[in-house]
Amino acid sequence: MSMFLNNFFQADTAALDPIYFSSSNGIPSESKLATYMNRQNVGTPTYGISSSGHSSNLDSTLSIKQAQVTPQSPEFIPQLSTSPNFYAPYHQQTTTVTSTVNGKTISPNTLLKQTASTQQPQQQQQQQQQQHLNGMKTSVNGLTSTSNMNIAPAAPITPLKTNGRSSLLSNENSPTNQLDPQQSQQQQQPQQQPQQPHDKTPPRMTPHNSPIPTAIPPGVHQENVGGTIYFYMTANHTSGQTSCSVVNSETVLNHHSSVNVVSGAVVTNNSTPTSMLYGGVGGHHVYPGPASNVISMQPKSQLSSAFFMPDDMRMEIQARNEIANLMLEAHDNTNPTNPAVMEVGNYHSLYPLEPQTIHPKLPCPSSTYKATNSTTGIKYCLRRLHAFRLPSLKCMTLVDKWKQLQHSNVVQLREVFTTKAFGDNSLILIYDYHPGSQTLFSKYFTPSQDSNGYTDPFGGEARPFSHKSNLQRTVNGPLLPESTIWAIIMQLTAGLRAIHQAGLACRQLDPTKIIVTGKRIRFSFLGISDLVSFDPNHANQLAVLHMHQQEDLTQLGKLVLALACRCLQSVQRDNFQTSIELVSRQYSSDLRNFILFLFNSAQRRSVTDLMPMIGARFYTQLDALQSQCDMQEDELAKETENGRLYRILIKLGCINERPDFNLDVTWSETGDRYMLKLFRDYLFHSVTEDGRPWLDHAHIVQCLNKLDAGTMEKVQLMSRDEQSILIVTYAELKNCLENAFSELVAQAPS
Ligand SMILES: Nc1ncnc2c1ncn2[C@@H]1O[C@H](COP(=O)(O)OP(=O)(O)OP(=O)(O)O)[C@@H](O)[C@H]1O
Repeated sequence: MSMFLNNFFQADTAALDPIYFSSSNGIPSESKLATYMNRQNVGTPTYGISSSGHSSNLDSTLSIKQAQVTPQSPEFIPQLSTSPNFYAPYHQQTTTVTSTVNGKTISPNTLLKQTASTQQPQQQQQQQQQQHLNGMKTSVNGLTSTSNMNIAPAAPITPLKTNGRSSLLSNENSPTNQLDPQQSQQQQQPQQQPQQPHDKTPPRMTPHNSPIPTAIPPGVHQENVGGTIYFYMTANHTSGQTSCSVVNSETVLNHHSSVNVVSGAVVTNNSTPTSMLYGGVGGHHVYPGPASNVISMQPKSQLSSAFFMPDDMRMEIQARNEIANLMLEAHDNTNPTNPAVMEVGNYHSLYPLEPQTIHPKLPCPSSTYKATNSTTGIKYCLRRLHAFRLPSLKCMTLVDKWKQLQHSNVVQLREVFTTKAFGDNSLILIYDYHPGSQTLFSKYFTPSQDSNGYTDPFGGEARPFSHKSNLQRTVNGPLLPESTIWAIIMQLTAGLRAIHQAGLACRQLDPTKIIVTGKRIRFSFLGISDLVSFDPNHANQLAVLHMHQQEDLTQLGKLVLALACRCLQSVQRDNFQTSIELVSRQYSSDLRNFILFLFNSAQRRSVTDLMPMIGARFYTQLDALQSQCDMQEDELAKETENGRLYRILIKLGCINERPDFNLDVTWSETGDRYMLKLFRDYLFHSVTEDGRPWLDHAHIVQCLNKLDAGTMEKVQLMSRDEQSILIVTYAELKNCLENAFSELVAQAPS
C-alpha cells in the first residue's frame, strides 16, 4: 500500500515527461475509466486518464480532447443558495479533478486549457509546455477534464487504496500537506490562521481576504496568458514539488494531486473549517452527540449508543411492532376466539385480543379485536357487542361527544356502527389501538407466578424473615411503592378531569377497563356504558350525569384502595376498615386522606378537589415526564440522522452495480455512476495496510455526511485494478449522486 502511494506521489516527476502525452487518451480499452471518459455524460464533469507508455506529443492530445470536452462538459456549480453558510466566508474557487494512471498523476490543466484553447490553441500549447517546463504538475499520458466549481479552499485529500478496496492515509501524509509557497508563508504567521473550534484537520491555509495576491511570494513566477494569470514555482523553489496557481481562469496546482481551480480568486490551501465540512445542508443535520443533561440519565454508555438507541428502548419498540403486526393464518379455526369473519365494514384482518367474555356489567357478550382499516392501513382496536341493538338513535349525540374527547389518558373512540357480518346484529366500536397494552387488572391484580406456594424472599421490596415482609406481600405480589400509586392517581385523575369537563362520565373505573402501555395509563372502551344503559325517556339527563360523575369518584377511591392493598377484595365493605389500616401503616397520610375523601359520598366532590391532595407530587411527575421527553428527543435526533444516511445509502444502492438501465448494461459502470461505485468501495471496502478489512463505522458516517453536505473536501478514489485514481470533491460526488438518481427516478414508472 505505502509502496503504491509512494509510486503515486513520485509520479509527478514522470508527469513532466513529454513522452507521456499520448496522441490518444491511452487508456486501456477495457478500463472502466476509458469507458467513463468516452461517455462524457452531459451535466457532469469527466475525468480522463491514460496509461503510460504511449509516446505522443502534446498537440495531438490537445486536439483530440478539445473535441471531447468543450461542448460536453457543462460546469457543475454547487448551489450557493442551498447552503449559504457553507460558502459564505470563502472566495469562489473552482476545483479540478486529477487522475493518475499507473502511478502517474494527471492534472486537469491539460483538459481545462484545451477547453479554453478552442480559440487560442497556440497559446494553450505554449501554456501547457510552459507548465511542463516549469515543473508544474500536469497531464500525463492522458487527460483529465475539469469541472469548474465555486468551492471552498482545498480540503485535505484522503487517498485510498482500492483494488476493490481502499485504505486511508492520514492527512499528514496527504500530498496536500506538502506546502506550497503561499501555504508556507501563512504557516509562518500562525496568528493569521483562524482555526475552527471543531476542525479536526490540522490547519494548513488561511482564507485569504483578497482574491488576488497583492504581493507575489518569492520564487513564484507570474504569467498572464490570454487574460488568465498563472503562478508558477520557479525552478529553485520547486524542490521536488510543484505548485502553480491560475487565477481568473482556472487552475491552481498546489501539490501532486491537489488541484484547485480558481475563478477570480487566489487559491489558498486552507484547512477545511468545520463550517465547511459539516456546514450546508448536511452539516446542520449532523448529530452533535447527546446533551449533557441526557447523558447523565442514560445507563453506562456503550459505543453503540453513539449511533443507536439503547437496547431496552429498541426492544420495547420492536416488541410493540411485532404485536401490532400479528396476523391470523387464513382459515385458522383452531382457536375458538378467532373471528368468524376477517372483514367487518371498512376493517379487515381481525385478530383477537382476548377470549370471548361476558362482562358482568354488559347485557351481552363482547369481543375485542385488532383490525386494520382498509383505506388507510392503520390498526385499530375493534370492540364488538354481540347481538346488540342501539336503544335509541339519540345516544349518537353521546357517541359524538366521546369521539371528540381527545386526551393522553383516554383511548379515543373513532367510530361506531352496526354490522350483520357476524350473522347477528352486532354493534362495533372502533378505538385507537395501543399495541402491547395490558389491563390494570392483569398487571396488578393477577396472582404473580411466585405466589403459588412459594414466595421469592428476594423479590420486590419484601425482605425475608421479617414481619414487615409478610405484611407487604399479597397474593398479587409485593405492595406497590407509593410513588407508583401516585403516578397512577395523577394519570387517572387527569383523564377523569377531561371526561367530566367534556360533560361525560366514565362509568367504568374498572381495572379491566383501564389499560397500561409502558408507563401510560388510559381509560379504555369509554362510552360503552352510556350506550348499553341509555334511557331516552329520562327527564333530567344532567342530573343523571352528575350522579354518574360522583359515582366515578367513588369508584376511583375504590380503585386506589385496591391498588394500595394490591387486592380487589380490600374494597369490600367487610374489609374496608382493615384495608384503611394497612394504608395508614404502609403509606403516607396524604394517600389515606385521598382515599377517604373519595369514599365520602355524603359530600359533593369534584376532580379538581383532588389536585391539592396530590400537591407537589405533581411536579415530581412532571419532571419525570419531561426527563423522559428529553431522552426520547435525543434518541429521535440520532434516528433522524440515521434516516438521512439511510436515504443516501438507498440512492447509492439503487445506482451502484445496476445490471442495466435503459438497456445499457454499462450504465452503472460509466459516467457519474463509475465515480459513485469507486466511492462505495472507499466507503465500505477499505483495507488496512496489510490488506485486512478496515471496519470503521465513524469513517462511513463521516463520509456519508460529507457527501450529503457536498463539502469541498477531496477524496481520492482508486479503481479496483489500482491503475487509476480519481480525486474528486464530495460536492462533485453529491452532484453525481443526484444526477444519477434523478435519471433513475425520471425513468421509473410513476
Ligand atoms: N385500545 C386498546 N389497544 C390495545 N389493546 C387494548 C385496547 N383496549 C384493550 N386492549 C387489550 O385488549 C385485551 C382485552 O380487553 P378486554 O377489556 O376486552 O378484556 P377483558 O379483561 O377480557 O374484559 P371483558 O371482560 O370486558 O371482556 C386486554 O389485554 C387489553 O389490554
